[in-house]
Amino acid sequence: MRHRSISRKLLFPADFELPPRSLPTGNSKLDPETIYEAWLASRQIPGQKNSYLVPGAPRPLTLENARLALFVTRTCTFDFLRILWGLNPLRTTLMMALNIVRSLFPAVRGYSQALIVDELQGLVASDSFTWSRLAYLISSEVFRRLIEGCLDSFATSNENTVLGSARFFIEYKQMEQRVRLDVPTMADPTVRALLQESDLFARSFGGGGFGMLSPLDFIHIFSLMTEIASHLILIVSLTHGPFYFGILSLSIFSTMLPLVLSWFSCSRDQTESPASAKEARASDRQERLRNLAYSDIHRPEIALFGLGDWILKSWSSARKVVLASEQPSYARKTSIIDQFSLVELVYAVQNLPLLLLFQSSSASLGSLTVYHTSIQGLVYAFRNLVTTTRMAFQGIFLMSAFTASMKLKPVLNPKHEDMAPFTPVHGGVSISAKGLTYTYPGSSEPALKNVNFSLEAGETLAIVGYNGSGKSTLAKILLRIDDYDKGSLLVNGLDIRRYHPAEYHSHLSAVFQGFSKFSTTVKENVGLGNVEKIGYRQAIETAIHLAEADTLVQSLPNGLKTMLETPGFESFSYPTLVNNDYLSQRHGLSGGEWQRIALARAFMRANEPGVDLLLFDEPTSSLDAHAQNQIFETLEKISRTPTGERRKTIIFITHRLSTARRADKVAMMENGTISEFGSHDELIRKNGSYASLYNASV
Ligand SMILES: Nc1ncnc2c1ncn2[C@@H]1O[C@H](COP(=O)(O)OP(=O)(O)OP(=O)(O)O)[C@@H](O)[C@H]1O
Repeated sequence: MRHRSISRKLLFPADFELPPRSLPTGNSKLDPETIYEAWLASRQIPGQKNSYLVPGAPRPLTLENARLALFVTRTCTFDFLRILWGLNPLRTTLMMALNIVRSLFPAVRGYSQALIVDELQGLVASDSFTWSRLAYLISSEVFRRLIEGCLDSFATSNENTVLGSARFFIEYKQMEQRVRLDVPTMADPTVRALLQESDLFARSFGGGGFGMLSPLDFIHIFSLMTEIASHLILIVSLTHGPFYFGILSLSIFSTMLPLVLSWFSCSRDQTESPASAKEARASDRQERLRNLAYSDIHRPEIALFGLGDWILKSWSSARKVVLASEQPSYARKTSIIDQFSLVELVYAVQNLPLLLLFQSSSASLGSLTVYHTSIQGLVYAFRNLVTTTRMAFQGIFLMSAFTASMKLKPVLNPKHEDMAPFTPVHGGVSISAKGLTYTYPGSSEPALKNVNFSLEAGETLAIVGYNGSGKSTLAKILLRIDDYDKGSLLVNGLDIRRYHPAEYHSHLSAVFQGFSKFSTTVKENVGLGNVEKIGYRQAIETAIHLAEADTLVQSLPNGLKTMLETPGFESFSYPTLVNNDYLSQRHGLSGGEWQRIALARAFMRANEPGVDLLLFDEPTSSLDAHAQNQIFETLEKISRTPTGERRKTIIFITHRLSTARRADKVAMMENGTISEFGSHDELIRKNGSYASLYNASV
């Protein structure tokens, strides 16, 4: 695919290193070595150690940040623009050329209008006026406007096409990276901030969302400079000699004055606005509260606990802090009278050179018109240039976030030289855990402490224990969804860290405690367990049958095609022009019914020959006793060959201890560790924690 091959060159360089999680100490703010370091340094709040701007906050215009912007520009901007150019070379070149041509329009417009004014002046001043000449000038002006209009609309549609392909490319890369990154990588707050800014960068392609600059507007900076040059040429051609030179200097001074004034007010504003930690906290809080108010998943509890007023009150106080910080400094510090007199002063100074020029006898009305329009055009173009450059300044840091995020490597991926292929062993997978310890990021207490156990290939293990004892955490580590901090974990005799997670995952199937409820059809909810077979009705029906969900699916209004209703964010939506009522009508399911769908999804893959480990976290917690027994019978059946030989290892977590006795081994978990390990009978004989839990449950 074209996008892929082009992007690999720049965005996934050979070393593909995971950036450091925090900035090394020292002068790295001024001497970043990587784009990631430059991005992180630009977020540092001046004068506040280890405090960072919230994602998306504008960077203050400081000397350090200007140097960082320069570093980013040098390191990746031109490569980045070259990649975008590579997506659509002809149209991008055309876009650049048209932008330059368009930048000449205002000067040509002024000149053409001046010719007409001169002709009209001739009409007023003398009798020898020729109507044909005026008609010629007016028709060429109409023609010029026509050409201008056509070029404008062509340039706009061409630019939209270029932006469209650039946007697709960026969004594609974002999506690609999002689906690659694993749970531990995403748990890092700095990584999340990086991805948030990278998202803003992608959105900026959609016409400057959040007031951000599209990176292709770097071209606009160039065309604005051309426009300024064309105005200057016209102005200079009208002003010769020392007298005119004085007028010209005054013109340039008066042009620059408002910009200098606004620049000062803006830089003062910028150094003040985003910096305070209080504002950063308020901004974060208002976003959280907004999400709380918008989210369907929290709606029942908001109603139940009457949280509406509290949310509104808390949001409005945080929002007020943010809005106050966003106010431009002149609005906070300068009175209306000050602003009014400033504007008046600027206009007065701008009119001065015009009056002086008018005094000179040689100036025609037309040249005065050109002069006046060019001066105004110059002011306008300068203003645009300043705004565009300031936006580009922010855009550069968002681009650095995008480029740095593309270099993120999933934490769980092994180094190339350490990677080992998954070698299947007869009967399932063997597992040996020694001293496994794990603490969740941000937690002070470890969730797993010194976990030891081993399991032969083809054995069945039941993990039981009290709430919060670490069962699901251990499951996530065994499934290589999460990593551990200390200890060792061997699967088929090899360190689990040496397997590529994607390859390892292809040899197992699982049901998670908090399984996903996708807002799509039953068919897809089940088929997603084995996407290669999502189009095979037979495979889906078999999985549904194994999960004891046939009756449920038959009872649904559109069978497999029934759209399921889910609260939450994991929704798929397939926009369609065809108004299929059954697609828009969604059907809710009970907790137990959803569990059957999740089991069917796991069975889509569990039955495959290459799948050696099945790990089910509380698979039957919401099922009735009959269905629960059926599910365990099915598990037993698919874990054996027709001749009764074991072929898959099964681990299940359960609070129903009657099911635990089905397993070959039982692991009793307490306070993050396995306190007892053995067969059901052994543990009952031991008369320890498992025995008392078992006796209490039967
Ligand atoms: N994402 C997380 N971040 C921080 N701490 C977590 C996270 N998930 C779980 N924990 C903590 O880790 C500990 C173990 O949780 P875990 O979910 O593994 O327990 P469990 O034995 O499966 O509990 P239950 O029987 O209620 O499902 C608990 O103290 C829990 O609060």
